[in-house]
Amino acid sequence: MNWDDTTDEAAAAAERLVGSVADGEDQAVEAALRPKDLGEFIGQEKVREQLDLVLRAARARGATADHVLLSGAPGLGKTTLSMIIAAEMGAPIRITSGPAIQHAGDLAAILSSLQEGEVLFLDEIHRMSRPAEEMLYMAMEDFRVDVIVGKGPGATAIPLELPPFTLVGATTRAGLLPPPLRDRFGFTAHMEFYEPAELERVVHRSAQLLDVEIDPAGAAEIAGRSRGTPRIANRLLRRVRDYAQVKADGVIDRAIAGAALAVYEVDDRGLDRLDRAVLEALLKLFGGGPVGLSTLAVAVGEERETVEEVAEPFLVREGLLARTPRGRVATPAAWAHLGLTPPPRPGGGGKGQQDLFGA
Ligand SMILES: Nc1ncnc2c1ncn2[C@@H]1O[C@H](COP(=O)(O)OP(=O)(O)OP(=O)(O)O)[C@@H](O)[C@H]1O
Ligand SMILES: [Mg+2]
Repeated sequence: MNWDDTTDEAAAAAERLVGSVADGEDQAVEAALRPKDLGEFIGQEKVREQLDLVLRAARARGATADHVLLSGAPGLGKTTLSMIIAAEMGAPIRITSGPAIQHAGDLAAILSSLQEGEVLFLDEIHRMSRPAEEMLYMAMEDFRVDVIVGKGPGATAIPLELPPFTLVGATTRAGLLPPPLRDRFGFTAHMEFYEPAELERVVHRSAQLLDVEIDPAGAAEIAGRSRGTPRIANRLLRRVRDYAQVKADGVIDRAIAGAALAVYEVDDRGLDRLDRAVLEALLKLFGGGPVGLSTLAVAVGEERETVEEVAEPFLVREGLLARTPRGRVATPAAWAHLGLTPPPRPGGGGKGQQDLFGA
């Protein structure tokens, strides 16, 4: 997978209403919607409980908190949690990201300017360069870096002591981190997708901050279409608010939320036009599969990568589509979701797609 932000898939992902990556508008409003302390942070019970213990214990000892690794899909609250860690420790926070640190020298400059107890938030930590990563190992473990001065045979390493600090690393792909780096974190938090009831609370909270009136059924309607992701819930809320202002009296209820999201082609399960196009092609043109990815992509008029990286992950997670060695296959839930009837089981117990699911 290519994580370069300029790829077509990234562009396709960024312009979707149900995309999980932050767009410009998200960035502009997210600061205002971020919970400020652990008590305000909704859901992620286990992570909150564990992190609360780690931070309380460090505070009681008057020590700097252990390094924390946050892993989870985009929009689940990693950046938010890093800021909460700093706030709970009463410490300043410095924010940077893996792609911004290409040379070990860039990292040395940041590390050597940290204050004691400061939180260094390193977003997309899996995208750091190799030399920087190696410098980070020593900094995390011994609070020391070796700064190399000069080049070639005359180069010398000058050791530099660092004040104790807390590194908070964030990654969407914990599996991509080299084990020596992963092992140097005292605590790893795996962020899960949110339950609809939790997203309802996110929607209510954001509505209050944005001064929007919404009733419980309206919040449930938005939460159910938000793909387990607070960022998407907040984005859908803003679009529904627009609709409520223009077409109604500004108050959001179930009917308004449903009508607004129908305009934006986000269905009751959070699938958008592209997701549905992929499912529809799979069901209507290929009888539910198996069909190869390339064929499926041509049928929906999209790039192979767009189908694979933008549409499929959510369809797979929702149990609507399966990737099998013989190709993409629709599940019984996919037929049900689009209100279609699966073709009859082939006579003689052939290898029809229903057999894959024991239907
Ligand atoms: N637990 C939560 N409770 C309330 N709001 C939340 C929670 N988690 C995230 N949010 C909201 O979702 C938005 C996105 O969260 P955040 O920027 O922290 O995600 P992220 O995991 O850092 O995403 P990325 O991987 O794209 O950097 C924030 O503006 C915040 O308001
Ligand atoms: Mg973030």
